[in-house]
Amino acid sequence: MTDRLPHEKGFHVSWDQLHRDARALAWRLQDVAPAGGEWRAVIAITRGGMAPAMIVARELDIRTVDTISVKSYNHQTQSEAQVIKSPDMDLVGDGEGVLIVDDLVDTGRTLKVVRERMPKAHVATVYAKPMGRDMVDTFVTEVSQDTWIFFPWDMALQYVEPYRGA
Ligand SMILES: O=P(O)(O)OC[C@H]1O[C@H](OP(=O)(O)OP(=O)(O)O)[C@H](O)[C@@H]1O
Ligand SMILES: O=c1[nH]c(=O)c2nc[nH]c2[nH]1
Ligand SMILES: [Mg+2]
Repeated sequence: MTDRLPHEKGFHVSWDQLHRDARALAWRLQDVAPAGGEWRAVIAITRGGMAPAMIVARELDIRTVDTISVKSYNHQTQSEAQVIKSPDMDLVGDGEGVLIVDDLVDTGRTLKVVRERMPKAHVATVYAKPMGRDMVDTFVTEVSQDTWIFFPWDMALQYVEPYRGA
């Protein structure tokens, strides 16, 4: 991690906030469920999509959960998106009736790779930045492009000096 981060702002998300936002995502997804009202499976984009996918699957009572592993960042530096592990494509098919879940969309490069493999799937993220927003069918909260989202699994509680000092 460099001393000066390339992003102007930080949006720090607690576990509690993530839980509430992922639940809000599930409630939105209920309104756009496929004909018949059931998603066939949830595909989590690892690793960041796993916690939101679990919460969504729990809320919508979806028991079939698989993963696709896409790596595109080393800390805050993006390289080319690579699929490291695919889901069971016999299960997924062209993605019809399948829900793909990730924690966020930023540039949209990760979702571009995923959508190419499952073109008919419904793509949902908890957070979205403007550059990648059109790659997502359903999301909860938008933040500006110059904001870095800090997730609870990347943070720890720590002491903070009082504002007026000692
Ligand atoms: O829209 P993009 O610009 O492609 O960025 C979004 C992706 O980047 C992060 O994943 P990352 O590749 O860092 O892996 P991780 O989920 O394992 O942390 C994040 O969880 C999204 O999956
Ligand atoms: O933790 C993260 N926060 C972000 O804002 C982001 N954008 C891409 N990848 C990201 N990972
Ligand atoms: Mg990710």
